Amino acid sequence: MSLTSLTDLPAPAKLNLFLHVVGKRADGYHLLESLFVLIDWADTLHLELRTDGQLHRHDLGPALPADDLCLRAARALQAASGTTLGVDISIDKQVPWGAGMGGGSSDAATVLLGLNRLWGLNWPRSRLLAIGEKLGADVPFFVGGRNAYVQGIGEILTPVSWPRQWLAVVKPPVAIATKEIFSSPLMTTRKSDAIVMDSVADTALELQKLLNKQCSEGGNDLQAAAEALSAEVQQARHWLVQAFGNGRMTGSGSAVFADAGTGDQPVAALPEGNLPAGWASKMCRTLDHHPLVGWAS
Ligand SMILES: C[C@](O)(CO)[C@H](O)COP(=O)(O)OP(=O)(O)OC[C@H]1O[C@@H](n2ccc(N)nc2=O)[C@H](O)[C@@H]1O
Ligand SMILES: Nc1ncnc2c1ncn2[C@@H]1O[C@H](COP(=O)(O)OP(=O)(O)OP(=O)(O)O)[C@@H](O)[C@H]1O
Repeated sequence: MSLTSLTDLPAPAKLNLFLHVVGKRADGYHLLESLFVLIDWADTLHLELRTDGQLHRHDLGPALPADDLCLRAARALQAASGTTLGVDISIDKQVPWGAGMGGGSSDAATVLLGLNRLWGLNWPRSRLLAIGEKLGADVPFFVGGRNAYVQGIGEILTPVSWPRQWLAVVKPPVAIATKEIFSSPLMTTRKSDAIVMDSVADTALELQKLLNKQCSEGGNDLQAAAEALSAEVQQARHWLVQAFGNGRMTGSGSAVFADAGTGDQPVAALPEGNLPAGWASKMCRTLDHHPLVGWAS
């Protein structure tokens, strides 16, 4: 029997445990090296099949831009597959945007994975990745579904198994446009050296050690530019440093996070009552993998 709906599909956010800018492509996009981890702060999507070919979105929470990444993902898959089917997408937006948490990119990936099933396409993951790459730099990571060491502009993914970790996340009430940060003169002065792997025969364990080192020493090469633009980002990071002894920005901001340990409980609680009104925060945990990781081969 064919499917007519898929409900409660998760679209989890990501954090960049470190982020280095290591170069620039001819088209102006910046080359990165970063450790991306999935966290348990997620949007929820519901997909309802339409037989008239139309694509619609319904916002169950805060209103999204009219032509958002969910609709763009659905349109791209519809065009590439030639299907005559459509969909009603309902979205409960929980992940803050303009945060560097990849919320919109994750929504797009969940739409691709869900429609691949709802429309009976059964495409392999590689074909979905090719579509995801055109939608945004972070979409391939979410389609891949595994915590990963990420290179290029986001399309070169090396899956890593990352230990379960508590991460305290704070998002000040300022949305930062990725483009603005990448074009800041402060960013270009922060070019990092590339991580050097001895040979292609390097084991997963060696990669893990290198990544651990970058996480403990490294930072985010976009942070200075974001803090120059927004005093709130700096304020949020200082607040985390006071509470947890560390704090760092994710992506191009404005969210910041602190390592809160790997035990059964976080090393400290988020003193949320101390945050100004309008600030969002959550004690998150890394996911072992995306809940929909098995949805494409
Ligand atoms: C910085 C990260 O958050 C790390 O996860 C992402 O790479 C950002 O990804 P994103 O928000 O999906 O970005 P996109 O929507 O693809 O790009 C927005 C704009 O940011 C700039 N941009 C983005 C990514 C990148 N690696 N280099 C860039 O220079 C480009 O001017 C681009 O036009
Ligand atoms: N489904 C969506 N959810 C959130 N934002 C969206 C969506 N579709 C389009 N956008 C637009 O994209 C912008 C960035 O959203 P998104 O959450 O992907 O980026 P981000 O938080 O900056 O994360 P990153 O930079 O890591 O990709 C928003 O300001 C919004 O206007």
